[in-house]
Amino acid sequence: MLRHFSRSLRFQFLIALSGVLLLALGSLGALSKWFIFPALHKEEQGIIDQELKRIERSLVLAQQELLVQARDWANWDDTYEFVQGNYPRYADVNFSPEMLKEMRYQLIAFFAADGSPYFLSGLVPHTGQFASCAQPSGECDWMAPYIDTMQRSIKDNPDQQSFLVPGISSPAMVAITPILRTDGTGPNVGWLAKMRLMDEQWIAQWETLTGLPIAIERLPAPQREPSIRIEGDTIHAQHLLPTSVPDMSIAIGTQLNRTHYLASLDTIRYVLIWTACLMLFVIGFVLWLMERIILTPLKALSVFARQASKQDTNLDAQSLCRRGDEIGMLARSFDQQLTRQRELNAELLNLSTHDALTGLPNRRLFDQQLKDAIQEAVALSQPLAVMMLDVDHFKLFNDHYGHQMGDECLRKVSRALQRVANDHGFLIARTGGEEFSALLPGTSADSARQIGLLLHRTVDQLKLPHRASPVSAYVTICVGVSSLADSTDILPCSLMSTADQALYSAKAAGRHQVMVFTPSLDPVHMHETPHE
Ligand SMILES: Nc1nc2c(ncn2[C@@H]2O[C@H](COP(=O)(O)OP(=O)(O)OP(=O)(O)O)[C@@H](O)[C@H]2O)c(=O)[nH]1
Repeated sequence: MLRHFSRSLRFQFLIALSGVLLLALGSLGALSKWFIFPALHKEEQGIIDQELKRIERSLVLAQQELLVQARDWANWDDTYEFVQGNYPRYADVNFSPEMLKEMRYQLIAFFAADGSPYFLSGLVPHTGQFASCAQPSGECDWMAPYIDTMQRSIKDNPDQQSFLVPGISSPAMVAITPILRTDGTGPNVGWLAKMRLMDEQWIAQWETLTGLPIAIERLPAPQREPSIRIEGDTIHAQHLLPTSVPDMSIAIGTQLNRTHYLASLDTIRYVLIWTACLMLFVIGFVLWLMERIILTPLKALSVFARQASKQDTNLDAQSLCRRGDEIGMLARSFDQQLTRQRELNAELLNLSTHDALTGLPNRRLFDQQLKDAIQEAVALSQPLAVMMLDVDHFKLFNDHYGHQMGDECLRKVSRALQRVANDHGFLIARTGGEEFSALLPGTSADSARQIGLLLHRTVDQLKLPHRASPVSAYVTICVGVSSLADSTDILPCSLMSTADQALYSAKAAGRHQVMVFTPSLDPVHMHETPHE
């Protein structure tokens, strides 16, 4: 059963389509893993990278703004005069704690032409107290590291510049520019540096400007690539910026909600699952269609062929033959072949059981039916009679009229005998050259004798001329009748032998008569008066 199934078309279709399904699902999975999900991830990284660059650009703008503010002061005749000692009231007039707070300056430093500090003013970190000094000492000693950094920067690059410093309480940005006259002419008489704290207040302003959450921290690390960290629905990204201190960096970080990425991921997963379900459905549907359109009709065709090979005559091939498709064509041609085969079989059967000259059943058929009839008569305790008939002096007929006329005579006698057999429902067969046998189921010896007389008369009535016959001027027959009841046993040959004995007696008695076999009597006494 299992072996049969594994060789069936149904199984092969199932395996092939399952293979296609697995291949397609695998391709979908591979496509998602190696192309779709990485592309989504790359897109997310691109977005966070852009946002970081936006934050950096706004920081550069803030540094440029501070540089412009520094240059505004540095390119001013009052400042020019102040650093040369020609404007002593400059500091009193221009510096106040309010101005520094408002402008969010941590420190403003003036340097002489040789780079030494000239005037320093700022707000003490943590306390916010206003302090002004000529040197970074005393109440201005907190300024010392910044002043150092600024002096180094002036030395390295005497033109204007801006940079970041790690700061004390929080990181800061610095802008340094040479001091020139208001019209921009020199010579350079010193430098002006402004330092602005990037404290919480400034960061809040920065966040408002960029629309992004921003975090700043000082890290003892060299500059490196942006780092990205994912925590649940949030992605954290950080970019390190160099400061004036070589082993210190300022990390600018922001975070993004991953809702867009996760929603895209969900959508793609949803699409993939539905695509897989759809493929599953399509393949199931294709299998169902194959089952319905191809396999079921094929199975019906194979059942049809199997039954046909068993000669089943109750075949209903109509529904198959009515189909307009290839299976219908196949069924129709098969049906035609089957019909032709049946006709040939019937023809063969007829040829093998009937006599070619007269069309009467032959000895083979007679013997078969005799055997069955005896069995049935014995089983049902019913009478059964047989007859043997012979054309009288047929050799003389042939000799006189020729063989062809003899054939014609046999045909006419046969037709007459068959008519009587049809009317009385018994079998008449040609069992020899001019010899016939009759099988009469359910017929007693007496009834059989009556039928024998009828046959006898029927041949007489044909009035077929037989000039050579010493019995009559016409063709006549002899009939020997026997019944199962009078037979020595129930063997067919025994029964036919008794009929043959009766026929022999009829011939011996002068032919042209009917003789019934009687066991107790001598063949001579079986004589029946001939009928003219
Ligand atoms: N024309 C023709 N003759 C046949 C056919 N079959 C047998 N015969 C002839 O029938 C004749 C039978 O001859 P016999 O057996 O001597 O019998 P009979 O001449 O009829 O003599 P009785 O039966 O004793 O009356 C033979 O001459 C056969 O050749 C046939 O099919 N056609």
